[in-house]
Amino acid sequence: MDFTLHKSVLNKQSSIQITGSKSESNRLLLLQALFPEFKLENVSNSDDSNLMAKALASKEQVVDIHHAGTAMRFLTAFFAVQEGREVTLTGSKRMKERPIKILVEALKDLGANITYLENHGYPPIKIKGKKLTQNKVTLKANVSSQYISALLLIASKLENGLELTLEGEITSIPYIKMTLSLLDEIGIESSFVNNTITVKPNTQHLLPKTLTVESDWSSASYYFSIVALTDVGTEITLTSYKENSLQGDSVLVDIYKAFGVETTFLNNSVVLKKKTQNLEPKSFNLVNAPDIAQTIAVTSFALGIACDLKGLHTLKIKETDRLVALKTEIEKLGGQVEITDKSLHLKPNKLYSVKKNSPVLEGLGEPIATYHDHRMAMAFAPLALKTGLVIEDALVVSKSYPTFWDDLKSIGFKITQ
Ligand SMILES: O=C(O)C1=C[C@@H](OP(=O)(O)O)[C@@H](O)[C@H](O)C1
Ligand SMILES: C=C(OP(=O)(O)O)C(=O)O
Repeated sequence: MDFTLHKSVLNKQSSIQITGSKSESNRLLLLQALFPEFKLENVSNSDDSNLMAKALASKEQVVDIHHAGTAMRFLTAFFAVQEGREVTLTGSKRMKERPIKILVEALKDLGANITYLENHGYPPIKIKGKKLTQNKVTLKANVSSQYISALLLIASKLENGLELTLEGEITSIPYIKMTLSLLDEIGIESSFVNNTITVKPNTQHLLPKTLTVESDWSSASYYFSIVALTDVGTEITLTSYKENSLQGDSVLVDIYKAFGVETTFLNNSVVLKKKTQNLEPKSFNLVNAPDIAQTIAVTSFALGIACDLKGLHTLKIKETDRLVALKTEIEKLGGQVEITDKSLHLKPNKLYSVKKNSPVLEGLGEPIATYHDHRMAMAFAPLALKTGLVIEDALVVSKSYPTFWDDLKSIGFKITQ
């Protein structure tokens, strides 16, 4: 379903409760399946986390994980250690194009029984769960950190724990550290020194505990963008957040300072306030926070400023090729974008300052395609503060943030179907 976003004016002050982090939830749901003594609060209501919970509880022979990449990778490791269980793990058309070989090979090195059912190196896969006998493995760390987190999540269940040696430049490191911190919170010991991660085997009963998931920082990014596009003085409060987050995307606080957005932590909330108008060109390396690349590119485009983004090599294998998708959709609106396999350069534009000759400001323009990618829909939405636009297949946001459109309406966005 396509949504029309009419040119909107944001309320001067508003507040929003954002659902739990999808990344933290998916890890904790898996850990809870391995160690049922834990209770969880503020679990993400995203499609991906719902699919994860359903898959973990499923007794079926075929588990379909749709578009949920993290769930696909984590469940591959989970089912590999479910002794006596046989499962086919499959997903959407796009999931069958998202590589999983590095993880599958590492699990096989540890003793797992996994076979590819269609294309070598890609889902769907058949997993015959068994006891893994080895405890040392080396894997490439520059393609996706999800492979590493998947192994770490099951590591304490292996007889002798796990020693992982990471080869090459390590990508998305905060997600690996998040996994280790959550293991630590439930009482599983680990260390991460240079390129070696060690996880101790779990030998005793863990203490029962309630773990509260922090709200999702990637979802918060769209509000940073919205505040950056408003007049000085506008304020949005988001809950529930903490200053020492496990989520790497909390780097938004520093990044959006450069766009004139000030963030204040207050009890369990963050208050975002537009302080100054900063129209200097921007440059960021997002190797540690790939999921906010689309948000930042669109903020810069809407402000008409140049932006250089580096460290984007993982974007090509996400829900869609996000580099190509960003270029195509920004250029549809009249912007100019250059991309390589790991970077994006947005040229400054005058679309939003010079009204005449602006294809965007004269009407709704061509619809923005979303390519089954929730972050395409959400990243382009803040543009409605500058111009009307149509977003195709807008319900795609439910992959990570099902109430996104209702929340935007509550802060002043005018949206019709
Ligand atoms: O472990 C996780 O929860 C995630 C890791 C990142 O993936 P990569 O390591 O593939 O960049 C990120 O993009 C994804 O949305 C969530
Ligand atoms: C890349 C993402 O998710 P996944 O890899 O889990 O599909 C995302 O949410 O931006």
